[in-house]
Amino acid sequence: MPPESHLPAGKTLDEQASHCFGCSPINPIGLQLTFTLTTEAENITATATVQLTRNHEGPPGYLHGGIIATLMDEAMSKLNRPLNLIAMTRNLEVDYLRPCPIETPLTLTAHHLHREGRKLFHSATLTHPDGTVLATAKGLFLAIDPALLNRRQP
Ligand SMILES: CCCCCCCC(=O)SCCNC(=O)CCNC(=O)[C@H](O)C(C)(C)COP(=O)(O)OP(=O)(O)OC[C@H]1O[C@@H](n2cnc3c(N)ncnc32)[C@H](O)[C@@H]1OP(=O)(O)O
Repeated sequence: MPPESHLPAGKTLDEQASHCFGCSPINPIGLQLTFTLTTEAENITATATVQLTRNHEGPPGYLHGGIIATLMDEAMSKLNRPLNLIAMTRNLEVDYLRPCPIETPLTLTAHHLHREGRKLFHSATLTHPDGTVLATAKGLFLAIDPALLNRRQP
């Protein structure tokens, strides 16, 4: 993460992102995901346990595909901070391998793959407790100037 002095006046990054649908603890209709980060040099990983409800249902008993894409996007976005970058999703590709059950503790994991200048390439998986990989994703994130993020706020 850049030093807070690099951020727009008066607001930390966490304050700016305080209503993120994926991870804000105070957004009452958000997913309120909490991640554990591993930030060793060659192994930048974000992991969360995700147990969602009928509020997030698509097919009966299973998660909506858009919610699954959100989970993947959110997990991969968490890798940008340990890379000391503010970055936005430019491209997201999801492979829906098996239906993802609601009311089941699924494991959401994202890995940083490699970087080419501003381009950050990440991957993610959503896994059933029995070990079955339910969905995989690839993401391209582009590092941006933090001031750009601020300009987009109302
Ligand atoms: C607090 C932090 C925020 C947390 C966010 C959580 C994750 C999110 O959900 S973000 C929300 C969803 N994402 C967005 O709204 C982003 C909308 N998009 C944008 O604003 C812009 O496209 C932005 C800022 C990402 C990039 O814009 P810009 O800098 O003009 O990119 P651009 O110059 O077109 O492309 C940059 C490079 O990426 C390359 N590129 C673009 N798309 C692809 C692709 N699909 N595959 C490979 N390369 C690509 C381009 O070729 C270019 O390469 P090079 O620099 O070598 O020529």
